[in-house]
Amino acid sequence: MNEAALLSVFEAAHQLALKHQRPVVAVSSRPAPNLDPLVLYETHRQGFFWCAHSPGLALFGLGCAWQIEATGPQRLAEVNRHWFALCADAVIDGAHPPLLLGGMRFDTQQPCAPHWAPFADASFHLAQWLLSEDRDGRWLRCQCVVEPGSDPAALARASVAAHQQLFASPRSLASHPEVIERTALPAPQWQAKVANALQAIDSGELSKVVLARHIEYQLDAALDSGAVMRRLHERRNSSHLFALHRAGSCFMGATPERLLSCREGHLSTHALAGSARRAPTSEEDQQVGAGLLADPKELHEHQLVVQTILQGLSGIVSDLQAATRPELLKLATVQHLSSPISARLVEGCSLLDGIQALHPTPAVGGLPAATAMAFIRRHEGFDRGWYAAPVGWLDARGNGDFLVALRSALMTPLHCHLFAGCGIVQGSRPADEYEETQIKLASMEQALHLAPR
Ligand SMILES: C=C(O[C@@H]1C=C(C(=O)O)C=C[C@H]1O)C(=O)O
Repeated sequence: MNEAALLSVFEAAHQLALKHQRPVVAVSSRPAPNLDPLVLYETHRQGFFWCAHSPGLALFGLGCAWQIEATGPQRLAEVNRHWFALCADAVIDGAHPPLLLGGMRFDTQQPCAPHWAPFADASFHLAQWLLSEDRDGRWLRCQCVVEPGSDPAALARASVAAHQQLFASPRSLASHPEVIERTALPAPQWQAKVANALQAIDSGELSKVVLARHIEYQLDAALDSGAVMRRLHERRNSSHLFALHRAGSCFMGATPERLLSCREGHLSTHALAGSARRAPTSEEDQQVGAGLLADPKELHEHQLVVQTILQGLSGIVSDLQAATRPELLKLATVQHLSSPISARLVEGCSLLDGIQALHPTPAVGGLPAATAMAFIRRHEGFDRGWYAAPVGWLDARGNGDFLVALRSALMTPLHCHLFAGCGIVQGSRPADEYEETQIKLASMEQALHLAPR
């Protein structure tokens, strides 16, 4: 990247910042055919990594040029306001607009556990350097926020210095960590929680609630998040990958679930609920899949999610369409029922309005939503943090993509936390639900290479 070219973009942004007396985003993009987002993430093990399909996009973001954090249940509206105010006069050199990356807590009313402390209610970063790879190739963006009091020349110098960092060689990590201790609620106690949920369902208080498990590993050394991501990438099947770093901790996952994506006002999502194992032979696997497609309990659980997504979006979209019957989404260890849904955003509404309307869907919360959230808070017994919450990106044109952060792990320097849950409806059997969480945990456990001593 050429310092003089960056300087002219930053100076143009500075003029606007002075004129309007507010911060202005500047972005400059160049082709970068020789850079690979996954290789850069493996090298740096920092920032933000993303690899989603349909539409296919990989991202790697390093450095933070601007941070937007917000708290409380209206956090998304606040992020939306802040982001579009910042982008109102954006100076864009090249074809790529500024792009914001981040995520949020599942439930702002649940007290925050110490290991989740670096992960705010909502936290988004404008990466200083952002590499993207899609069907238009690989592009490197330099993103910066210029304030009325900024010195554009100093900003250009700092950006070029940070650019050198992108090409730094990998830091070596200690050999493979060993597990000192594994802590998890024993199966009978977790199954008692499911029985409790079934009672609440029988009494008519709830029609569905998603209960999750939390497994904590204490380690003798830090995990190499780059190597874990490489392994997730090798076996990703139909999953989307993400990793976000905050203050020495990393939240990463390989999730099958997209919450909502927006391209030029066109929204796409899917209802994902109803699960079965993968079988070892293709014949048996087809039978398991056919059984899932015909199972009344699984179809009921699935239909509740379809209906709730349609209702949630109805106030902010037109042309709302859902598949008439679910299809199978096959992952490495588990298969799900999935129903694609599409719509058009109405004028004046944004992707984050859609996220606000949908989260938490009954695929991760329950029904009625508020009662299910209260049930989870009271009975689940741990802080979900960012697990099962939206993570994703949003650009200055209103395009973006958010996933539901499932099949995920939080890695702190000497601990690793894993999460997996399943929907409880009438007819659910506690032992089967426990088994379902085991197969959902398996892909992350395999990628982490965590074996007890
Ligand atoms: C809650 C999780 O998964 C969700 C629950 C599912 C179910 O109950 O069948 C299926 C997919 C996800 O919507 C998880 O993976 O932790």
